[in-house]
Amino acid sequence: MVNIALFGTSADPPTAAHQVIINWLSDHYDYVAVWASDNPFKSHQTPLEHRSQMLRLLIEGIEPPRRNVTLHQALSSPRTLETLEKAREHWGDQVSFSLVIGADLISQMPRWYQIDQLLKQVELLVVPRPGYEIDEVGLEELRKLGAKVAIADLKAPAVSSTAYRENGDTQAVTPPVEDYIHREQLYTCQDAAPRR
Ligand SMILES: Nc1ncnc2c1ncn2[C@@H]1O[C@H](COP(=O)(O)OP(=O)(O)OP(=O)(O)O)[C@@H](O)[C@H]1O
Ligand SMILES: O=C(O)c1ccc[n+]([C@@H]2O[C@H](COP(=O)([O-])O)[C@@H](O)[C@H]2O)c1
Repeated sequence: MVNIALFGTSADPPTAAHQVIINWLSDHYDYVAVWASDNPFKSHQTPLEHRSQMLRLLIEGIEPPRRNVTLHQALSSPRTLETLEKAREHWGDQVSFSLVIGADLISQMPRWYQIDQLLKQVELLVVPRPGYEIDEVGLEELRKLGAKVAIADLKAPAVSSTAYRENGDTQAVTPPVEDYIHREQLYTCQDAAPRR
């Protein structure tokens, strides 16, 4: 059975942590599909097209290049169940899907669209996130909704898109993404991130 990791992100902007996660997934799965999406629980500062372009740059910046990682922007949907339907149309039924989330999303996930339908069709891979406990009560709730949970043996850096948007944390983004942000004059309405 081919194992496919599905990793969706708001990518507003995509961060060095997303890159570390993608690298790890590349080592542990046959294939890694990544996309930028809108999140129904958030407002986004940058149009989806820019977020998708930045995610492309993040993936292209991986050294050495990972042949099993692809930006599959066509999978994008605010509802991950719809993403999974598109993935099934693309890859068929003879593959297994692991849906990748950071530990911060454990408590939010029960509110996702038709979450029980989603969880019965994927394995859930939880990536530990600095500053967030692995919420065992939340995991139990997800298991009751049908989740099969695995925890990734991975330490992602303590960076976030919010830290870039709000504080211009340049450690949060990779140089090609930062260059794109400056070229396209993104994230300028609040305090612009200083150039490094
Ligand atoms: N540093 C990190 N460690 C572990 N998981 C992470 C980390 N950053 C993001 N993730 C996970 O990657 C996915 C996409 O994250 P997202 O694009 O929301 O980044 P974010 O930094 O949390 O964004 P924001 O600050 O805008 O909420 C989510 O499942 C999130 O939990
Ligand atoms: O399906 C849902 O209802 C749903 C609700 C919230 C978030 N998601 C997805 O979860 C992924 C991670 O979101 P984010 O904002 O934490 O990067 C992204 O692909 C979102 O589209 C999906």
